[in-house]
Amino acid sequence: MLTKEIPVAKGLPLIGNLVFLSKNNRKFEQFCIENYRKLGPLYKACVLGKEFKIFAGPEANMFVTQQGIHHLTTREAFMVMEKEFGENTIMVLDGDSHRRSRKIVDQFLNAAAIAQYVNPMIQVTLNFIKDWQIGQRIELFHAALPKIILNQLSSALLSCTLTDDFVEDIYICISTLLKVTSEQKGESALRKPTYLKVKNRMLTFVKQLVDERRKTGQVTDSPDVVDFLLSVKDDDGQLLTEEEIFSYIPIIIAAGLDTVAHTSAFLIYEILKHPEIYQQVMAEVSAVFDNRIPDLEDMKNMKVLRGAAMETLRLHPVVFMTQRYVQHPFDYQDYRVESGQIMYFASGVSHFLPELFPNPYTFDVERYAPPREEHKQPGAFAPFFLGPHRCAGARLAEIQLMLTAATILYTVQPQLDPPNYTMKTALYTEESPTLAVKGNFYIKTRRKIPLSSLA
Ligand code: HEM
Repeated sequence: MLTKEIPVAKGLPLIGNLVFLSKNNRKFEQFCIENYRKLGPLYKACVLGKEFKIFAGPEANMFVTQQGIHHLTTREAFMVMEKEFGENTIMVLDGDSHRRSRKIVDQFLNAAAIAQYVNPMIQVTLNFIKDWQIGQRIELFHAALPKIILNQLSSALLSCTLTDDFVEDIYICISTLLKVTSEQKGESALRKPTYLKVKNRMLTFVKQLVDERRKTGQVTDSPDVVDFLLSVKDDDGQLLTEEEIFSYIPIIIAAGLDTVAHTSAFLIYEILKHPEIYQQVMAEVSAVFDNRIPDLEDMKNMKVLRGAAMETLRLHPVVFMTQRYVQHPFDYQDYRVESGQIMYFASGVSHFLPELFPNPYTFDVERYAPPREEHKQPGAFAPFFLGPHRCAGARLAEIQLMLTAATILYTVQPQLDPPNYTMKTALYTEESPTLAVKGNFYIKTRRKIPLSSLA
């Protein structure tokens, strides 16, 4: 018989576990990890009288993978996205319509497609680096990387260049949507002139891009995502509707921008902070770059860099928690979880458990290679979440992280500036949708490989 009450995390009178919503620090992650230890995978937090149910650790990750599809939905959890960007947005689809949408997305995010993106993405990165001078201080986190990643995505997937002010537009748009979704902001944020202006600019850009392409037809040697969306037919032989085409383009840019840009900054920081790993990565990267621009196979063979990227995704999960709607009730251990409520899945908790990742706060790039393969333990590694909505761009993201770090490290051999810099990170800052650096993150360039030698 399921009689047990779901335990409640200890908190202060009235404010309860206000840390749950606290900004500008990572106490929130610590809160989730500590309560997982004390109370088990399923517990409640309480903030100003409002209750939040949290499901954490490998148990929660396994539940999402194995049973989520029978009990959980995203539509009600991300209702705001649906209201703002339409009912075809992949994140709010469930069941058959979601499977259909994933089939479409997977065609431009599969391994063959990614192989085509590697060279243009490296070229975009080199194009940014070409203006950097030897000895120059470069702010990577806020200034350089978001622009580089935005243009990697727009250039390789959409064959267009976006102006730098799009970075700010997209950050405002996603931050507002995520904060309204997680109730950190009220729905009135969606009626603020700044938000409405950036949303309209994004939608206008998408419409112009698609209209223009209808007129010109394919503009590159091989079809890009826009060409694909204009020509793909579903199982019934139907072309996509205008609304469906429009729904895919913003999500590619929005889902891939801050996530990849921020994780790339964490990756470069971790490599520069660990001299022995830096030496190994440089040896691996130089072995290819000294001769040619790497392709997908070359990137996959960079084992130390790959280990560093995985370790960065584990230690700095930009999406530590997400939410789902309980559509059908379920039993977990001695507890019953009723339908009709939102649940928070703290998928990143497992990354910090020593029983899964020994010395969890140590940056250890060898965890992922045989025989250890710690990430393969059930429910252990979830930077891209799990289940049917697991990040559709995960494969691309891993390659983007590697190629961005490899190109910057090889070309300008940077050092941290100041050399003893220690990065501090914060969740839920005003301007950032995901885990962000507090203050600035500078590197200083130490050399410059002539771009002609990389042609
Ligand atoms: C380090 C980089 C990235 C991280 C950590 C990341 C993380 C995530 C996570 C956690 C989700 C699931 C959210 C949820 O269901 O609540 C997600 C979904 C998604 N991501 Fe990523 N992402 C990254 C990069 C990318 C890139 C580069 C793209 C595409 C260009 C992308 C496209 C998507 C899409 C389309 C979804 C929705 C999938 C669905 O609902 O079926 N992501 N991502």
